[in-house]
Amino acid sequence: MRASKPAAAREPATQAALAIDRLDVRYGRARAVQQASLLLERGTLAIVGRNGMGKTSLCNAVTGMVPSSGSIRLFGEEIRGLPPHRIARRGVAYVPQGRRVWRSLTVDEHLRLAHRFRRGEWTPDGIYELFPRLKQRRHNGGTQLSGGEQQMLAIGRALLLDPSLLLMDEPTEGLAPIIVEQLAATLRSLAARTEMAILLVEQNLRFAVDVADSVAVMVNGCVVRTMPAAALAADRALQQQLMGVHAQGVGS
Ligand SMILES: Nc1ncnc2c1ncn2[C@@H]1O[C@H](COP(=O)(O)OP(=O)(O)OP(=O)(O)O)[C@@H](O)[C@H]1O
Repeated sequence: MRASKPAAAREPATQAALAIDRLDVRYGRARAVQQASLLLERGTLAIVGRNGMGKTSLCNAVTGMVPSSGSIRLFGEEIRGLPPHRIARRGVAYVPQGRRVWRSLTVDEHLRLAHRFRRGEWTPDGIYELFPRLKQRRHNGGTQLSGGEQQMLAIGRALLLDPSLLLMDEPTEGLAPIIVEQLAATLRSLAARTEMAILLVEQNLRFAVDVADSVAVMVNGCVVRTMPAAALAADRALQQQLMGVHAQGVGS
């Protein structure tokens, strides 16, 4: 199991893990992200917002998977415009929406394959310690896993890259409430015991405020507001106003 984070430790402590400044993402003439600015010093930042507000596009810009303009700095260094493999090498790992595990590979093969790309302090055995359920399922194929197990595998695979920044796009999508609670506890514990920063895209407000230190709200491609997670958790009216979602409100 891993005790420290070399990728983050390489950088001056004063630099924010992620600083996004006036980011634009366009698909043809449509602007999915418009002049978005965000600061993630350390810890966990959740981006919340309804469908189609530009959250995934922002993540894809950070990982280099879509072209963008503006600035994206990782521990002070500009990464916007770099190809995805170079951004990954700088310590950015991504758990995409839908998890995307391989049908033909077992759990163990997934983890050992990821471990070949970057040998850091995380090992497949460390991942099994973090997610004992995966150890029980180590010889099962990716699609024989439940949604929660697939999510654990996608997170484990990302951790094996020893990221200094972990991006997660809607990790709770399709998961049972009990699994969502377990996932929240795991992410809180990861954030507490490592220096890895986490950028979480989430429509489940309860989960977002449970896991994150601060929350950014995206509306129509813009980051309209950033606040401490506790402030959003305490303000039901604000939740309704920002999200317009009753069912996933905190405390509902
Ligand atoms: N590849 C694409 N080509 C064209 N338009 C796209 C593409 N991907 C996203 N869009 C559009 O960009 C806007 C933002 O989409 P995006 O997926 O970033 O939002 P989101 O907040 O992540 O929503 P969701 O939660 O539904 O994934 C939407 O209007 C979407 O239709």
